[in-house]
Amino acid sequence: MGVRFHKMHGLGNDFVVIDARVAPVALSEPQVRAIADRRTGVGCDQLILVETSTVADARMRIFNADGGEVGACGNATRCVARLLGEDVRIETLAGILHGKTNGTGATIDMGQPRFNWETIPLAYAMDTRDMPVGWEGLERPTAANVGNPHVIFFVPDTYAVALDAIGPVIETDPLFPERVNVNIATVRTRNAIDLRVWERGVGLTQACGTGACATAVAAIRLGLAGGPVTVTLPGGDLIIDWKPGETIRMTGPATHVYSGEIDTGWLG
Ligand SMILES: N[C@@H](CCC[C@H](N)C(=O)O)C(=O)O
Repeated sequence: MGVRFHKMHGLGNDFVVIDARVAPVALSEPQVRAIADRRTGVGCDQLILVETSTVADARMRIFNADGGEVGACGNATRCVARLLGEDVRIETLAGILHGKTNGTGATIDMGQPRFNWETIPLAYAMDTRDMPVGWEGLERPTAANVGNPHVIFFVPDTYAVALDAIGPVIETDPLFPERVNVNIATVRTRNAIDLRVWERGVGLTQACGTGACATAVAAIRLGLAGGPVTVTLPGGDLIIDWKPGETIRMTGPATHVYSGEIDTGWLG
């Protein structure tokens, strides 16, 4: 008997989803890393455990490819909503999220963004609208927490930034005690943003749902955009709708690729 899983993705941000509602599954950090390994495992950006919940239809736990458990994953929440049904409530470390599926994807209410420096969190007090910090030409970012921490740089051309080099430096800077997801964004019009993301615990990904949410709300907060905003990532488009004081609504695809079984002998 192996551990049954679903390989899913949202715009190329890919997941191993394990439904542990009937038979509980406990995985150590090294086991998550082994499953996420793209050469010797199944391969994924995040491993998702779906468990029973006493307060929602199911509980979703999110593990980055480095094995660390985190609070939110927008793309995976759409995938889990598609697995669970048409109208679902999903418990996460960041709260209960409400999802509604459509033909090929889902709309998720991602809750309210937080902007106080303590809630990002940052190591010390500063204005999170216009942060007086910089790294090698990337300066004065803005920050938001949408269930997980994000720093956002608005630049003239996202594709001109060497994000693979600067991403890990910013992710692990002591300014971010819980590390951070790094977003490099270009506002094309008030309703269209190009975005690339260096994800905490993973690296460059094809798409990041919470990165799209954090970037769109940051742009709206700064007066650079107005909702709904189409956020174009390397893997495709997400629609983010938000008004100050309200919750964030994220709409996009969720794809089931195949189901399989992990050999428990291999897992150890
Ligand atoms: N890919 C996700 C975000 C996953 C978690 C993130 N890397 C973190 O460490 O907070 C998304 O679609 O939101």
